[in-house]
Amino acid sequence: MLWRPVRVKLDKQNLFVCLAVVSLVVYSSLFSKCIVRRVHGVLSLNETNTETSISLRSTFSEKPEPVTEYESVVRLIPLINWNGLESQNDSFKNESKYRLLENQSLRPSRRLPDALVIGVKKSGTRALLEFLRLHPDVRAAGSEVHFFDKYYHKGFSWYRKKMPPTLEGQITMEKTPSYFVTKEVPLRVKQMNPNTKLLIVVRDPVTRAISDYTQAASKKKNRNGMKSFECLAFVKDTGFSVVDTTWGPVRIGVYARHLTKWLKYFPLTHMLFVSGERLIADPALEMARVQDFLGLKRVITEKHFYFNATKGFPCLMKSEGRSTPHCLGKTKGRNHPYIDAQILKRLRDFYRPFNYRFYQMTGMNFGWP
Ligand SMILES: Nc1ncnc2c1ncn2[C@@H]1O[C@H](COP(=O)(O)OS(=O)(=O)O)[C@@H](OP(=O)(O)O)[C@H]1O
Repeated sequence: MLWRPVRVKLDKQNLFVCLAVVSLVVYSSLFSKCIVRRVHGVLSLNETNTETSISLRSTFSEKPEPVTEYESVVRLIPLINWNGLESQNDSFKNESKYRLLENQSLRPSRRLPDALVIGVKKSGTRALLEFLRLHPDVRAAGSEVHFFDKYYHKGFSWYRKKMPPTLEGQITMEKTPSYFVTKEVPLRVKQMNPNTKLLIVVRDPVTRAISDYTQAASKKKNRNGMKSFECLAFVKDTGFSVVDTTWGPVRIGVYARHLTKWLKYFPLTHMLFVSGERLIADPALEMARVQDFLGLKRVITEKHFYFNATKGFPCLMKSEGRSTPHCLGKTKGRNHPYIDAQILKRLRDFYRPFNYRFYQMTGMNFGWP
């Protein structure tokens, strides 16, 4: 096929079309150049900031124009700087601090106890707990919880709610003296935590029995209707010779028997036996032993106690709840009824072998008469 020259007739109409096409080509070339320069200018403002600018820039080989020559129509938003945002936004800052504390367990929470004062009733358990509360690393439930003997059916979440809020590192405690003599309790405590530390305050079982009786009598509306201590402590019609071991105040004092049940579930190393007599005669010394056993710094010292001659007991200079000197309540340190010396002797004879057995088991001689 041969190419033949095309003759175009250059009339008026064709000339007009030609001029229009030429002007259109020139105009569009100028316009696109301007667009390229604008975009290039904007991107070169941020060329060090974004990867996008670098990659786009590489597609434009033209020399960058001075920054001032073009007014940017595109606003670049900086990448979010978390530190910067924190310093501008207080609520965010507080929230993040809160989360930090929470993560570090610095928020108090209720936990199951690490240590229990399990007994023995009327031996000085309240004094021990109140003295322990002087320590900043100890938090204890105020009243007796009776979880393991009375309210076990309520479950551990109920028990946990009864505990005071504690910080990580603080010891959570409670005291319920009846735990020591309730046969189901040792296994239940072990099931909660086999490493639970057990504190047992013991006192001469004869004085303890009289104290127990005194408390029961104080609760009776009609005290005259209450039998005497002697009548209750001995089997009827035996001439005060056979001790009634079924009577609670006597039975509780056979410490060796109760301890045998605990030793089936806990080793002696998990137990500390506190002398009720020494807790009165030298509270600071006894509290040093207690703090050592719990792995606490010895914070509770002589400075915390003074002897109140009227009360006849050591009292506290200040405590968790009170900043002035005070003693334990009226229900602690009651006057005991007079008991005939022969009765006391008979009871002491009864307890002696059990006491010796208890000394052997614990490795401590409490020196009871
Ligand atoms: N500092 C101090 N102040 C007052 N009382 C003291 C103190 N230290 C030990 N005790 C003796 O604690 C005995 C009461 O023991 P408990 O607290 O274990 O009793 S209870 O089981 O909680 O009811 C209580 O017994 P009673 O004297 O028979 O009332 C006290 O002898």
